[in-house]
Amino acid sequence: MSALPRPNEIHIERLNKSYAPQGAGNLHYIIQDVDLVVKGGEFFVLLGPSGCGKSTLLSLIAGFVSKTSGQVRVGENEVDRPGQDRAVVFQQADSSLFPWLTVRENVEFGLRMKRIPAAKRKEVSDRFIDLVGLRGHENKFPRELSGGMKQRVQLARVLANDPGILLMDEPFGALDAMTRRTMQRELVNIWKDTDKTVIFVTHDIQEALLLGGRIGIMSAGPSSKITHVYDVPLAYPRDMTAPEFHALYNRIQSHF
Ligand SMILES: Nc1ncnc2c1ncn2[C@@H]1O[C@H](COP(=O)(O)OP(=O)(O)OP(=O)(O)O)[C@@H](O)[C@H]1O
Repeated sequence: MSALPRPNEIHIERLNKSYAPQGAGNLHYIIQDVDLVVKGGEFFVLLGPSGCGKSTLLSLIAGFVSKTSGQVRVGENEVDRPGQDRAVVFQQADSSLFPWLTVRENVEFGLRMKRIPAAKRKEVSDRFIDLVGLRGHENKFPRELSGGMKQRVQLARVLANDPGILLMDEPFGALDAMTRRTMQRELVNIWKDTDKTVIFVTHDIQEALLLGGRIGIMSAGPSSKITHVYDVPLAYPRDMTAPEFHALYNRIQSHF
């Protein structure tokens, strides 16, 4: 008898997605026959060339777009819509933050929607504002923040809602190199502390190797699929100068 899946485990079987209308002849698949199991609490990186369908796959798991055929299950449930168990962090924080709310109000937004009492909201927002290093900036508005700070607010807001699964779509792609490194380090620390499942999309091999416990390689589209999955048996924080890091980098780069 097999054990029940953990609620933050993701099972994808023979997943196909076409944006062509159903019933149209010669279906043009963006992703085709994708199979993947991401265990509860795992940090999984999806790596692939631009336009191969990484965001599409993430959106299917998020429940933002509907599949053409196949299965996406989270825990025991088939995904057919967005849910509070899954949160998405986008590349551009601007499109997800409310410009008329302060940092604290943005972080507390989901808790307010859930009618969590003010004292509890403050306790939770304090914790995550601290965790992402924004203490002292609680009363600022998004327009008063740098790109990296806005990205931290987005992350704190998502974490305050305590989803079991974090879906991250090139969340650090628009940041300068130094801020990016800091955010990568913080994300690994948060992930270690919270036992969340993370699926992180990037087209940067170095970023994939700094973060992922496993790295799934997607082939170029159309009809993209996950062709290889690499284990990354390196301790955190990852040492970019280590020979093992270089060896894996070269193996992964050979796919592109
Ligand atoms: N709503 C849509 N309707 C039609 N085609 C779409 C739609 N969304 C995405 N596509 C197409 O699906 C393909 C995959 O796009 P997707 O954004 O998933 O790729 P990606 O790997 O995330 O790309 P990037 O790394 O550049 O962000 C592209 O060819 C894109 O044009």
